Amino acid sequence: MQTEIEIKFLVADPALGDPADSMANKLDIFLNSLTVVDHSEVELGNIYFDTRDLALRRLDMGLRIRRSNDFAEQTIKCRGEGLGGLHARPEYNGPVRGELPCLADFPATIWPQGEDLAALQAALVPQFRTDFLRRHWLIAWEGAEIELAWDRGEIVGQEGREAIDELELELKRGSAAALLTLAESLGAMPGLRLGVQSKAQRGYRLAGLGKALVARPLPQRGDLDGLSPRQQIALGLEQWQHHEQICVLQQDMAAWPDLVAGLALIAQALEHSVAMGEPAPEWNKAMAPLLAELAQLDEAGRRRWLARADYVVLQLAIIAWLWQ
Ligand SMILES: O=P(O)(O)OP(=O)(O)OP(=O)(O)O
Repeated sequence: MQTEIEIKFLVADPALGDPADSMANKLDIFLNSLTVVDHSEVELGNIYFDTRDLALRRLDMGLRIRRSNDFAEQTIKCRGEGLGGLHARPEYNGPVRGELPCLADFPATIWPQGEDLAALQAALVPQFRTDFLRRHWLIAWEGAEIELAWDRGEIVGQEGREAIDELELELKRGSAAALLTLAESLGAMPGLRLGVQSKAQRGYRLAGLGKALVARPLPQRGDLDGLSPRQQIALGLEQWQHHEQICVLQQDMAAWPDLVAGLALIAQALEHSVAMGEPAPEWNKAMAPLLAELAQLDEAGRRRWLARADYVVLQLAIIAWLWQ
């Protein structure tokens, strides 16, 4: 078993940025400033499996077979923790013995007690696939080894296809703190947003099996009172990023007020925690000017704001603070 700890960025729609300043150029400059110990690229084809009634999805598990020219492996990713683009999930890999994954090859301890593995195995069907070119660089950073992968390709489900254009930073060795500082450095590069959904979550949606992204208002003030300031800040960040996805991926700016409500919750909860004697983090300084600025933006200004790098860095600073 290994625990995958990664931070995912989505490459923003090039129409929002300067086309002459392509991601390839920006990445070159970024990588030239770092110690790269290895680099390679590979075409990856991945088929994801589940039962027709989504038994694995309900267990929060993702099951796939990945093939390239010279290797094939089956992987199951289990329920983990997600914090606004930082994902930590236990995963198990093994050899492939046929067209279907073999569930009995994974450790018995990953399944809930009483799970009928034979029935689960018999009901497995392919649900969707992802095909992409992965270019990856192994970076030595602050005593850690971190893989930067740039994945470009597509997710194909029964209900359509979606482009993949993502950068992922995955911790190979060392501390999550190093991963977060490298992420802040990468996130300062214009044209990226934090990716809160895995490729599998996007795939389930495209297969017509996942939940649609819909606006969800914050709980009433009274219902928030049971949460600590830290929990409220985590909720505010989730709210901000969820509605950012709706604005950007679905081009639906009606989610904007809920996005701002997430930011306002972060600011209020932080004020409360500082009033209770907690030290104010560095990122606190950014909150008031940011909220004042957001209140004045017209529709075009809001769209431009969604493509800015400084708020990605702010999100990462909040994640690092929550992760401590
Ligand atoms: O290569 P991995 O295991 O990080 O998996 P992926 O195909 O990038 O998918 P995701 O990281 O979105 O689960």
